[in-house]
Amino acid sequence: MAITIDAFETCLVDLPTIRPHVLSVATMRQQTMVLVTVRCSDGTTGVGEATTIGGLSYGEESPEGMKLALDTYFAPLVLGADPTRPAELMDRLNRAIAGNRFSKCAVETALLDAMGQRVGLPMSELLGGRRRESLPVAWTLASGDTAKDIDEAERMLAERRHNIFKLKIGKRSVADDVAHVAAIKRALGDRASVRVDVNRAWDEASATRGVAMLEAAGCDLVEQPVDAHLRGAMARLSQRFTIPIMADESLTGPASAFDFAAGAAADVFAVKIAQSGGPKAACAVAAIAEAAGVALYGGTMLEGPVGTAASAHAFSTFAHLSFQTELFGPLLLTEEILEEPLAYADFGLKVPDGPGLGVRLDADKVAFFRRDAVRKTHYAGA
Ligand SMILES: O=C(O)C[C@H]1C=CC(=O)O1
Ligand SMILES: [Mn+2]
Repeated sequence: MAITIDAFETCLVDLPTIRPHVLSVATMRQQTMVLVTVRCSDGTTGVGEATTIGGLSYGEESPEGMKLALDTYFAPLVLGADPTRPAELMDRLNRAIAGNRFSKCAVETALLDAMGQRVGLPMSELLGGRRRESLPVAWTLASGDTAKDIDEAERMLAERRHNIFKLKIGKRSVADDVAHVAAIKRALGDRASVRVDVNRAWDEASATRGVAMLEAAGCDLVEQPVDAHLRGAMARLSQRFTIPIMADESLTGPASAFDFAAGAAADVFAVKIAQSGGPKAACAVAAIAEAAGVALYGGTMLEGPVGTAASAHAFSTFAHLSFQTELFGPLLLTEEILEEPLAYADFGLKVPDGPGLGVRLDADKVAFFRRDAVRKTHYAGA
């Protein structure tokens, strides 16, 4: 008998962050995940996650907008469809719905999760096969305070959790930002890689000055120094400096990756499954980078554990991952919503090896933390 998708469910889950996370575009005190569940007539279930940063301050989709789009426009196309043909269903969604890459990512993740359960294989195997079991994971120092950031980095090094640190800059003057980076690099020395993410805050002139100063301070990588569409400026900075320039917000899927690769507009691509439009499109972005000799970095939209697991499966298939990953999203949250947490150890994240995503949501936790929950008491555990 034909298998069909019988239920398509979405919910918003709000979880506090362990400390304010200060970016040039927003200060996050909580993260909102959009969780998507597909239930199939053969008893398989898949989950996916659509997550952005700081409401509408980072991407064009907000959590509330994604839920509305998923419930109103995606659900009718997904319900009753054949879940054994995820690519065909994604084609149909792409024809009927423009944009909405983050929501499409959640749906594709859920379909691949269900498919993995059905055939008994991890998602990485459905994407061509993993090349590594563990991924090195950077941590973002973004408390907004230099001394606190150094303390946090020292703790991470002592716990062997992270030895790669990304600093969020772009909010203060170029000189103040570089002084902050230089102080952290001086404190950590060769024990850690120190990188920055400007989140598009600089114009080209500031970037030319800032990148030169960062290079002198011992910084290893500069992420998205200028606005996303400034391909020419990104190309000039990449050519001018030895320190690698990484594109993040500029990459919105394979077409932009091709454009940036053809224009030699970045030394490194930060690949994100949400920005790309799904795990498969993220693998296509990686393939374009590999063909063009562009280095790779596994990025995050600060997803919770579902999006992080999906990203880990995709990144585990990349031939090269020279600048490692930043799949630390779940560690920024105060609450665990999986039955079994993702495994972080020895500066890395273990790629889950169960079928599909290889993770299971804790239904009680999700029921408690979903935005539309009726809360009578604090969660006290099972
Ligand atoms: O890279 C970004 O722009 C977004 C995100 C990733 C890590 C982090 O702290 O923020
Ligand atoms: Mn970034």
